Amino acid sequence: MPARKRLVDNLTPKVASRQQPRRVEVAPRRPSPPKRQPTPEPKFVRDDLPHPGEQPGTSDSSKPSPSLVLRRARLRHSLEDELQLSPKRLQPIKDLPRSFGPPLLRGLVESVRDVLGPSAVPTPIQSLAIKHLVPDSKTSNVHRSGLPSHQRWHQCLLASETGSGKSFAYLLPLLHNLKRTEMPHNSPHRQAQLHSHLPSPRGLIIAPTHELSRQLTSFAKSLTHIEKLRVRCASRANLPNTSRSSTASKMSGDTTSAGADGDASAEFEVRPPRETEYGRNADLLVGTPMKLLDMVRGYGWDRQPETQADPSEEQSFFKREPELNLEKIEYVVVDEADVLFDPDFLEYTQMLLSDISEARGRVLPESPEDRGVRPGVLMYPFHFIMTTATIPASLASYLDTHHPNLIRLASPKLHQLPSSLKTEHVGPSTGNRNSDVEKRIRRVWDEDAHQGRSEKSKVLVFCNRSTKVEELGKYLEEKGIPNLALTSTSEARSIGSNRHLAGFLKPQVSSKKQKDPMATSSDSEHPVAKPKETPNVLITTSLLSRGLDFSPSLTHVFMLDEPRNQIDFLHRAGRTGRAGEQGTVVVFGKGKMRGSVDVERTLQNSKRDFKSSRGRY
Ligand SMILES: Nc1ncnc2c1ncn2[C@@H]1O[C@H](COP(=O)(O)OP(=O)(O)OP(=O)(O)O)[C@@H](O)[C@H]1O
Repeated sequence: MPARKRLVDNLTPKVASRQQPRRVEVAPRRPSPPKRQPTPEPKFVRDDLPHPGEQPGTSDSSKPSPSLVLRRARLRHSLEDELQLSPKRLQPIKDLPRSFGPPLLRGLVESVRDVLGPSAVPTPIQSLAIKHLVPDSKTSNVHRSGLPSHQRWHQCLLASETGSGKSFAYLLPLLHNLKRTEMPHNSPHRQAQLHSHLPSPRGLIIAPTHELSRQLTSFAKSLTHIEKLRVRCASRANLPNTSRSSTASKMSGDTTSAGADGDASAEFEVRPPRETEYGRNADLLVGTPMKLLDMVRGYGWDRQPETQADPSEEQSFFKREPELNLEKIEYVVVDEADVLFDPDFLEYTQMLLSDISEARGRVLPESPEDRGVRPGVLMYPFHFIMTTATIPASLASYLDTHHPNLIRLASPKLHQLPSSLKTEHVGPSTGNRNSDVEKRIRRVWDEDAHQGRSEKSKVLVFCNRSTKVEELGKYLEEKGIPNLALTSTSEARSIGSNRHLAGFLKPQVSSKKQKDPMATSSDSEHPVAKPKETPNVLITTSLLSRGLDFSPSLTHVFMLDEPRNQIDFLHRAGRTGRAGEQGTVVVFGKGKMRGSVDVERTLQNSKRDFKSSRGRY
């Protein structure tokens, strides 16, 4: 029996997983969170949606201009709000960059062209981010250092539809700013940082899943071959290949098989493969909030004692020393902000942000500097960027309360399906949905053959429950359709890399990849399995619906169960039709989403919005 209970879902804070036979309470530096209760199936997609008839953006999308907007608008109503522009607050955007170039650093420009192709141009959200987050060369941190917090540190929301390039939209300014303000290599400060006992990154990216953390790490690495920065993922992919000693394994509470339970702790340490001059340090670290909290506070910080007997022994057994220093953090990105500020994650996301603030000398929320500021308003002592493809009511209200002066960079296509997506609704036919799915998959492949494609298209099937994932996986297997059925507890997820998704995720290719002295065995470097070795059907839950960049060969997303709501629908659908590629979304079922959102109407509205906004960029 594994030493630790399995995570209900990797998207669930590990509250549910930390149950061991013998535990010790280790006082966190900050007040303890409420006693953790087992968390039910995560519902980071919420039912707080606009009225089905109120499709976002229809009024504004008919206006010819401006095509892009920078707003400091109040958030009023769930999905609808971001597109309801107040004329007073609307600021037309002029002089947006139309190509990747200065003021971005030359090396970054070269890298982005290398990854995206020489003729790539910024997507709208990238243009906005470059214009507003990349300072011109005259502005420097030196000038800003004397400013009060609210002027010195930016808070920004990047919001645009799925597959529109938000990752590069924040990575380019982030890497540019990190590189531009890097200390000279031979300076004493830099040397001290390189050889410091604890990693002390200057940038942190927080993402809801390990899979997304790893993919973002690989995105960032692909941009740092010329402008060199050390990018690391708080993931076991960074561990040396040698297996951990049994003592270390016991200390962490996980064994080799415990790693298979999907528990975040199995990927805890950030260690380089060798002790180079770069040591254990990183300029930019990527991870989930729970993993990062473990590193900051020391693994085991949140354990509750079961017995009072011999606490010192327990402590040495379960509690580790902190492995991360937050003092140098200047940039924090919260990717998939609507998930990470959803009630399921909020406590841990906030806790991490508070820890960073405290490490930087500012205890939140009642810093002396905050006197006179509206209660609840949070002013962090670092640049704070949030990204999202959907703004549910919970996030809207959170931003209104805590970040009223946030700069919002948003696309008017927010909350719409990508324009390259076709949609289809398959009502019940045989009474057996598994059989309906099988038939539809075969149709996809028949069409491939008809069009002379040598390789079969890949199909991603979303189910609402893990049991359904397993059931459908078995059914298709019996019908001769090999597939990867992946739930939060699947053993395939334990390997500490994204290899289990090889062939499905888009590989990050860089033609000019140089020999990188900081290279690790990250998933980006794992060879992608050949198509014949890889199943063409992936079956999963909402676990993989967020942020992941799937291969263009994944042309179809099936929703076996009707999505819980429009947000769920948009994120699941958005795994195909990315970056202008063609994609098809097929929704199976009776036609009502949970919360009585009508599937047909959602599909129709999504199309209508697409048509009315076509050509606006
Ligand atoms: N300027 C560009 N031109 C062409 N392709 C691009 C450009 N920028 C990004 N891409 C590609 O678009 C794809 C989607 O990018 P990314 O994953 O950042 O989207 P996203 O907006 O974060 O999506 P999601 O909301 O689903 O997380 C990636 O494969 C990326 O390489």
